[in-house]
Amino acid sequence: MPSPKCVSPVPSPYVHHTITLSPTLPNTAPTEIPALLHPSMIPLLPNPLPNALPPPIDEPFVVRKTEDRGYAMFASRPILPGTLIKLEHPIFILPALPLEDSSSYESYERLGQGITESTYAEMETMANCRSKDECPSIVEGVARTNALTLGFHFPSDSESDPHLSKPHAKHYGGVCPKINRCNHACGPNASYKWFLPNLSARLYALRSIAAGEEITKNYTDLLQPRSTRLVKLEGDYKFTCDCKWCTFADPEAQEKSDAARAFLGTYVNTHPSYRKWSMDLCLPDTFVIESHLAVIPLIEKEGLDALLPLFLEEIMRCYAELGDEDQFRVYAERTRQLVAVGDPELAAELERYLENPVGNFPKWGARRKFRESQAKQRRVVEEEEEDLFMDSLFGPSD
Ligand SMILES: C[S@@+](CC[C@H](N)C(=O)[O-])C[C@H]1O[C@@H](n2cnc3c(N)ncnc32)[C@H](O)[C@@H]1O
Repeated sequence: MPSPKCVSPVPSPYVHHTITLSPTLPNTAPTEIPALLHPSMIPLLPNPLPNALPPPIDEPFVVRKTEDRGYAMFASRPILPGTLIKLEHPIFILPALPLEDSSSYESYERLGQGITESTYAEMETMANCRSKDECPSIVEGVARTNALTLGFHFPSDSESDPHLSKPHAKHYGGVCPKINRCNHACGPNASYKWFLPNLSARLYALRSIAAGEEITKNYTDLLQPRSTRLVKLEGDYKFTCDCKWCTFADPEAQEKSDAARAFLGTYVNTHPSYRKWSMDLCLPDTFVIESHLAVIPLIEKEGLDALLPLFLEEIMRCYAELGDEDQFRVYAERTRQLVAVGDPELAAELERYLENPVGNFPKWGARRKFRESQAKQRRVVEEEEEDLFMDSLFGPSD
């Protein structure tokens, strides 16, 4: 969570607040998360929040020091696409906007004082790419290098608040000592999602990850060309990305990768959609399916697997309307697996469809039925035309 550069610092309306999560196991202490929040948020947070997380067991990763990129997260066994890798509460939460007042150093430090000694010691080992001049407090430096952006929902009347109407004022960051060990790659194999009801971040696999492989996530807009990505990563995180999508030996290969990403950026916004196809019976039956199937290899080549569920889901819905149960099951199952952690509501919907596609998918086979009735009508018209023609040759039959 780099500090937003387009916004000048604002007077700080923030207050310290401890978010308490009730324990799931008996006789254990509640989890306390120190936070710096806008006062209007506090009444919106249930306190204590339910469901602190159970202690982690048998996690599929290890964190270890590397030679050239600090600590990193590695798979300790093969990880399947869509699998949950780590579920974690933030150790503290702070606003994306920098604090302006003269006591900002103390405000950040106070967040550090609200965590346990062992958590503080772990936090001190996390990357801090900010100089003392930029961020005099280690808490702020670690947060600006690591925090995962968190968007809270504010009440609609918050728009009239002069602070909350500023850009980025509704954004916060949460520091997660394990998930934050993921280094960046321009074709990452993992992603994360906040789950606000119990204030946890979930890291999950975007594709298969082999045992020993580094687990990476994305720190910047991956649809931008390499040169833009490098400048942004250097500016915000002070490193030069040397992932395979930034270090092609052949300049032509680099150009192709940049062009592929630009194309995918346009495709995401302008692709032929299932919704339009579903309502436009003049479009060929395989219009969306063929278009998406042509793009998927490019997505995979660029390592942009986070885009896959969008297109796999649309292909699945097309096959459902075409009444092709075998193909429907292939794409529904693949999508369900990929979104299990990132979009559990969609995963549950797909599970219901998979239990009984014909009964549970609302427009099951609709396009196929329409095509069949079209063909039947065409046959009737052809038969009538044939009869008229025969009548014209031999006179009407009785
Ligand atoms: C969120 S932290 C990642 C974990 C960090 N390596 C650590 O030791 O805690 C971000 C910092 O990790 C390093 N980093 C992340 N991705 C990198 C990469 N692809 N190459 C080199 N350094 C990287 C940079 O120093 C960056 O500021």
